[in-house]
Amino acid sequence: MHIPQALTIAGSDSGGGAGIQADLKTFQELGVYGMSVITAITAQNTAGVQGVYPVEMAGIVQQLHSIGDDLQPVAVKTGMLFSAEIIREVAQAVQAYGWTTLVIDPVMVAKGGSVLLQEQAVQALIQELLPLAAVITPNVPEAELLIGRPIRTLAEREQAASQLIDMGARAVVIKGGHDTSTAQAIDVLYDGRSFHYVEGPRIHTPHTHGTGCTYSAAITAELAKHNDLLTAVQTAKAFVHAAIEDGLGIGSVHGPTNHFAYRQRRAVR
Ligand SMILES: Nc1ncnc2c1ncn2[C@@H]1O[C@H](COP(=O)(O)OP(=O)(O)OP(=O)(O)O)[C@@H](O)[C@H]1O
Ligand SMILES: Cc1ncc(COP(=O)(O)O)c(N)n1
Repeated sequence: MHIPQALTIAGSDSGGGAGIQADLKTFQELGVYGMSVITAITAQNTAGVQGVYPVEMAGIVQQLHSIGDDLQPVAVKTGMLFSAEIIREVAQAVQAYGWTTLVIDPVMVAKGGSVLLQEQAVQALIQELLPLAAVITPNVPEAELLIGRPIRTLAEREQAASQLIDMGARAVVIKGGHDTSTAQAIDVLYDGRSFHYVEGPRIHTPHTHGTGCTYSAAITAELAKHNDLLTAVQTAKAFVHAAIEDGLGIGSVHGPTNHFAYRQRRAVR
């Protein structure tokens, strides 16, 4: 039996809605064997982040080698990387082990405002990791930080995507979750040749903790199955839409999404 395999390099969310936990749940739901390199432990719940504890560098480097020396993930994603030092080690491993199907979710701040990437690490992300991306998936505030100017309209989002390609990414998805001015949540995909708008109705709910992690993990899982990028993004959009729509009602503030929903919906069809 051949099972598609994927790796996530990200932070742990003790509350289980974002980070490594969201990634592994998403891989599993999409029929992909998941592996992980944990960069940081966060003490976190639906009310916010209570603490961030980076894993010591030797532990991160060893996790990368333990996987790279033995296992062969077809697709790899990065989430919370926290520091320039961690970014550098991850970039080295990605090159050394030939992890070319690399999905970068440039996680910077949690929805509650806690810093998940140090300010001084943004340049390392741009210079060392971004050029290795098969696809990078910033939300609008993250894309603004990466290109260094504001993005207000869809046309400006297209220009930003084009600039991120010039900066070295092979493809870009700028996500529309944060742009509440439109009734549709529109994600702009650009592969350097054509633009695709991957969209779905905006769901009015405060329970969107971990949507970005879940979405980029679903893209990674679909790429691990050797789907093309547009198909992978479309499936990921359907996965995250179902996950938001069928929220679990867990926790007291910004609840997690429902990672079961996509598979359950397909099972009853
Ligand atoms: N309220 C919503 N209704 C429908 N789709 C949404 C909603 N919020 C986000 N999405 C979708 O979820 C996916 C993730 O987008 P989002 O902009 O939330 O990422 P993000 O800000 O990086 O997430 P996170 O805050 O978890 O890091 C995208 O496909 C986006 O269109
Ligand atoms: C470990 C970790 N990684 C990523 C996020 C971003 O998710 P969100 O913006 O939904 O809080 C998070 N909160 N925690």
